[in-house]
Amino acid sequence: MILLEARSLGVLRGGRRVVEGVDLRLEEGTVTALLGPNGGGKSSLLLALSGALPLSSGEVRVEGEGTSGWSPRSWARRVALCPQATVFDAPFPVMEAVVMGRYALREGLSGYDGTDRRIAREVLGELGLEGFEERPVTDLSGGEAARVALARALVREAPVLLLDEPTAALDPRQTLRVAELLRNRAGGGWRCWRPSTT
Ligand SMILES: Nc1ncnc2c1ncn2[C@@H]1O[C@H](COP(=O)(O)OP(=O)(O)OP(=O)(O)O)[C@@H](O)[C@H]1O
Repeated sequence: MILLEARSLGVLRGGRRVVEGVDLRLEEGTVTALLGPNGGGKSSLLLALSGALPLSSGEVRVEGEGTSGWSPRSWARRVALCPQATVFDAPFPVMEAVVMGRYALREGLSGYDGTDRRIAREVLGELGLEGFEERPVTDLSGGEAARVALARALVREAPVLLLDEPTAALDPRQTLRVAELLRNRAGGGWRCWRPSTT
């Protein structure tokens, strides 16, 4: 099944066309790597594929459905993005920062419940962050903060997970841990995709 499809996608930033004519299909059960040079438009493409940047042309379909007019909540329920080099600037405890990843799944004004916190604890454990729950996110190392940002995307349990350089700040052991975790979650193989426009 095709989870996410982009057709003739274009994105403008600062009035400049930084993504142009991109066609892309992400299949269920696969991890796809996106390669390209610095400034080639990879982050811009991921932002557009998660609804965070407007398209200047083309369309994005998720699970076969057109996304035009989707609310932020609709996007968040279907596509979870872990942005590049997330910097935390408010001293929330790690548990709160991670559980916030499930905000879009809440109904009405309900708060986070035991299930949200159990899922957050499980993901923190998978990322080797047991015992970090009460630590302020502003007091973490770069690699620890990167894993907290990844945890926040993972707890969303969205069908599509978009990760922008999720292991750039990680040591080799943690990099392997994350690679293994992603492969297990997808339950399938790796693909490498290089857009023809970069
Ligand atoms: N907020 C912005 N306003 C204007 N231009 C931007 C903005 N962010 C990025 N750009 C420009 O858009 C182009 C693509 O940037 P983008 O961050 O998508 O590239 P990238 O492939 O992710 O790069 P890197 O590998 O260095 O992370 C670059 O030329 C960049 O200077």
